[in-house]
Amino acid sequence: MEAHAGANQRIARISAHLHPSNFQEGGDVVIDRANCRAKGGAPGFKVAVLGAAGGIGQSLSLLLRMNPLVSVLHLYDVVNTPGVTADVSHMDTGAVVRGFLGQPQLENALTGMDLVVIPAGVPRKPGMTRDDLFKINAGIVRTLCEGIAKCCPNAIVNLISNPVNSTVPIAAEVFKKAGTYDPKRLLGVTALDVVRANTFVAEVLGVDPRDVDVPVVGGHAGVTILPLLSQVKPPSSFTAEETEYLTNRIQNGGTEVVEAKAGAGFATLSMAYAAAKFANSCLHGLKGEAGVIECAYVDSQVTELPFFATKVRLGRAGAEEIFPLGPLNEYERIGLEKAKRELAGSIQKGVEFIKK
Ligand SMILES: NC(=O)C1=CN([C@@H]2O[C@H](COP(=O)(O)OP(=O)(O)OC[C@H]3O[C@@H](n4cnc5c(N)ncnc54)[C@H](O)[C@@H]3O)[C@@H](O)[C@H]2O)C=CC1
Ligand SMILES: O=C([O-])CC(=O)C(=O)O
Repeated sequence: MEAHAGANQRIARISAHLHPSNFQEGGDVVIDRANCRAKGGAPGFKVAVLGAAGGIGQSLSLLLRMNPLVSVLHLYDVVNTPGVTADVSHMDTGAVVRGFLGQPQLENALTGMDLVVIPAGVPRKPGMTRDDLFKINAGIVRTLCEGIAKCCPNAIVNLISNPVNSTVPIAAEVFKKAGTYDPKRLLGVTALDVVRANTFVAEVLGVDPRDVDVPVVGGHAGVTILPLLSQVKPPSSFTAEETEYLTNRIQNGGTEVVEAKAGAGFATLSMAYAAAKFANSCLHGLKGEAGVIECAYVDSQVTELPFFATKVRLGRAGAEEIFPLGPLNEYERIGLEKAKRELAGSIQKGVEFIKK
C-alpha cells in the first residue's frame, strides 16, 4: 500500500515537471531524472545550447543528446523550449535534459556549464549577406555572452550566430569588459565550411568524403572563407578550373542552400551536423585527449588581424595551440589578401559595437 503511494507520488512529480506552465513560473528544471526512480546521468560534460528551439538548435540538441560525453544538456531559447525539451527528453540516451525559457532563466541555463554552443539569432533570407544580420544578432550575442561571463566564465564557447566574423570579436569584447576573457575558450564555428569543403573535394576526386581533410582558413563569409586546396589530405592536385569551381562552391555553400530552399530556410541540418562534430571535438579536448585538431575562428597571431580561422589543437583549456597557415600557392596568397581586407572591417565593426 505504502509502496503504491510512493510510486504515485513519483509519477505525480514527473507529470508536474513536464507541464509547460513550469516554464512560465520560473521553474527551470523541466525534465530531470532526479525525479525518477533510476537516477541515470552518465559521467560526462555539461553542455548548454542557446537558441535551442531554432532550425539549427533543434537538430543540434538531438545530436548532442546522442553524444555519450554529454551528461547534462541545457536547452535555452526565448520561445518553444518546453516542446523541444519534452521531445528530446524522450530519446533513450544518457544525458539529463533541462529546458529554460526566456531571459529570466538564462542564468540557470548557464550555471555550471563546461561548453556553451550558441546558434541563437536570426538567419538571412535570399538576397541578404551575413553582415545584414549584424544589427539584430550583435545584441543577442552580447546579452548571451554577458550571461556566460557571469555564470560560467570558464566554459568553452562555440559561437555559431552570424556574422561569425563580427560576433566573435563582440563576444571577446564582452568577456574583456567583464574581466573573464580567455582567448583559448572562445571559438567561432567555421566547421560547416570544412564539412562542405571535404564533401565537394571528395566529389571531384571521386573518393569517400570521410577520407578527405581540407583546411579552410580566414573567416565565415564569402571571400573570407579560404579553402587551402594545396594542403588537401590525401595529397591531391587540381586543375585551375577545378580550383576555381571548388573555391567558389565552398565560399558560396550557404547561399547555395538559401537559394535551394527558396525562402523556406537556410543551412540548418548540415550546420547542426557540423556544430555537433565540432562540439564533440571540444569535449574530447576537454577530456584531455591528444591530437584533437579542428579549424576554428579564434583570437590569433597567425596574421596581422586579431581574429583568424586556422587549424587549432583542442585541449583541456580550449584552443591550446594555433597552427600557422603553412605554404600557400599563388592562388591562395591572392585569396588570403582579399580575405584579410574584408575580415579587417568585420572585426572592427564587432569591436566598435561594444566599445562605443
Ligand atoms: N556559423 C555557421 O557556419 C552558420 C551560422 N548560422 C547562423 O546561425 C544562426 C541561427 O540560425 P537558425 O537556427 O537557422 O535560425 P532560427 O531562426 O531557426 O533559430 C534561431 C533561434 O534563436 C532564438 N533566439 C533569438 N533570440 C534569442 C535570444 N536572445 N536568446 C536565445 N535564443 C534566441 C530564436 O528564438 C530561434 O529559436 C543564424 O544567425 C545563422 O545565420 C547558420 C548556418 C551556418
Ligand atoms: O549562409 C548562411 O546565411 C548560413 C551560413 O552561414 C552558412 O550556411 O554557411
